[in-house]
Amino acid sequence: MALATVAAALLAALGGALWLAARRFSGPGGQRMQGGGDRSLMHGKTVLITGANSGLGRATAAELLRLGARVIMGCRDRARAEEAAGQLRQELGQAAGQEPDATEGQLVVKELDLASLRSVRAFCQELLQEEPRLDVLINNAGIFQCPYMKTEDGFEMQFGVNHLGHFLLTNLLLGLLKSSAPSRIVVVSSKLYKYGDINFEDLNSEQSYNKSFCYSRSKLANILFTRELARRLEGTNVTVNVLHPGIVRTNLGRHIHIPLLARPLFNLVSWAFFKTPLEGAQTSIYLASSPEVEGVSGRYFGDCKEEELLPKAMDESVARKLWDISEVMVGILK
Ligand SMILES: NC(=O)c1ccc[n+]([C@@H]2O[C@H](COP(=O)([O-])OP(=O)(O)OC[C@H]3O[C@@H](n4cnc5c(N)ncnc54)[C@H](O)[C@@H]3O)[C@@H](O)[C@H]2O)c1
Repeated sequence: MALATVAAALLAALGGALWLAARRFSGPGGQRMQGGGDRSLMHGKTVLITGANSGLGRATAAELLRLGARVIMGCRDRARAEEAAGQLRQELGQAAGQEPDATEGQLVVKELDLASLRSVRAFCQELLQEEPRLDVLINNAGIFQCPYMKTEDGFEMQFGVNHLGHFLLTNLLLGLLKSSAPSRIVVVSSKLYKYGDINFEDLNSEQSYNKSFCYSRSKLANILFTRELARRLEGTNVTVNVLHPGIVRTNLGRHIHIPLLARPLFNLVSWAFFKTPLEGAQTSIYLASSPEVEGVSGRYFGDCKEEELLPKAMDESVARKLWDISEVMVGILK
């Protein structure tokens, strides 16, 4: 009897694993932007990607390089970024049948810590001195559900990195983006924005801290920022759109504790159901490069298609107020 139960359990587990494997290999995994892609689509274009050394940012960089773009990786950790850049050059060189050195100038690493306004300013100053043009800015870097921490300037970490750091970065690079127009800004948000609110009375979460709420709030801020910026950029030929990538197998969950015994199950589930970084990066790549979205601005996308937003993400008065307060917080109030 006991033997029969064990055998049944094993059979069920095996069946489950096979079903998951079948799903993984035939599953949707997110719409691919292109099969093969036009290798000259991004030729002559310079793209800046924040957090380009891992996960979605790295996959986005790899694909845009393949499409001919020159990519600047804005990364917090220079050593990790150089390591990722070395691998990307290797992959690019192999794909083009060249030595990695031949692709040296196509990929540039620059230090950028979005948790430090000083670092963002220094990064932009150097970039503005060195780069004659910027065709695409991809605000991709992010931090997810970390314990309560503050940035160098005293902001709650998730709001500080995901929203304020990118807010300052974008504002300081707007002149270059305008002079390079037609140009594009792509903002990576998350569907979890739905669970956030912009609580203006406690943006630094000093009264209470809930890591899930603060992540969602920062991702709602990304959307409100995009919509307000699109309004301000009307008539400039600079577009800005925001996206959610789906659930993707990356390092984003580094602050989430999964009990040791539950890890194999988590790994199996994520392997079966989560997108790969390349699948997850498709909407970023699409918004950065596709002729289909030329001139489209202020919209929200998932799986390379426009999606509807909840009313709270379209509230113009909240978006304006957030913009005004963000200007004061990062010190660019004119
Ligand atoms: N993975 C998912 O399921 C998922 C879902 C929805 C949204 N997103 C969003 O996608 C984006 C990319 O995340 P990912 O999943 O590739 O995770 P990831 O952790 O692999 O990549 C995040 C990148 O951001 C960088 N970063 C973090 N703090 C930084 C700082 N202070 N300064 C500069 N760079 C910093 C990291 O170094 C890393 O390169 C994030 O904005 C995230 O919120 C991811």
